[in-house]
Amino acid sequence: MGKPTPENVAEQAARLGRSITAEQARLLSLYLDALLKWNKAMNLVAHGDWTRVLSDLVADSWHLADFLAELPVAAEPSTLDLGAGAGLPGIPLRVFWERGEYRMVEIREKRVAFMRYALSRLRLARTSALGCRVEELPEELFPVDLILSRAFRPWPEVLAFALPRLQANGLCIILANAPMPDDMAEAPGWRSVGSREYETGGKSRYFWAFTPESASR
Ligand SMILES: C[S@@+](CC[C@H](N)C(=O)[O-])C[C@H]1O[C@@H](n2cnc3c(N)ncnc32)[C@H](O)[C@@H]1O
Repeated sequence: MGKPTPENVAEQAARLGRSITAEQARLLSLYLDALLKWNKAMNLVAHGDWTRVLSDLVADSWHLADFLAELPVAAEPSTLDLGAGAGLPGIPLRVFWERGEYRMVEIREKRVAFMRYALSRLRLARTSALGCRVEELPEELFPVDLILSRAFRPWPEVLAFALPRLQANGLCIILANAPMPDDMAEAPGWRSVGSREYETGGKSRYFWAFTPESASR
């Protein structure tokens, strides 16, 4: 389907069942264009075909924006996106969900450079890329309201990392390829506040949302 022009992006999104605004199409077009160019020189995403990137990766972010809209998230949340790689889910997410201060954390310098380049083109409000290990984030950033993780580490490790770093009523959201397990023994200190199954790229995907057990109900 040609290049990821705003018109083509909007058309492809519509085929995936998502009606997007002209501004969202413009921003996603800039992101996809940058991603495909940089992907030739470095390994950012598996597909060189932008329509696959849209259906397999970017679509997660618009579904996530819908899921966040239904959750009890702070009005202006401070959010951390752990191991964001090429800015996923963060950069497309910010096209659909603009609340609060959003920080993507990534250890690999070239990926951080890509995110900063993409951010300089999209000019997304209150969105930044931090180049460090998640374990080395400055203390003053914590506690945060929201922690997101897609393909970063096994979920019990993500939750163990998040627990001491979240606000009392904060949320941790895992983007997963399987339904939330019934047995939460691997996640002591947490309770589920909901999950969502959705379909994209012909596959079922899931969001799992957790809050610290001590949070008020
Ligand atoms: C499999 S990729 C997933 C990237 C992105 N979240 C996505 O869904 O496409 C995991 C990313 O985490 C980064 N990473 C691994 N360990 C890290 C750490 N301790 N701190 C920050 N980033 C880390 C890797 O460099 C890699 O870019």
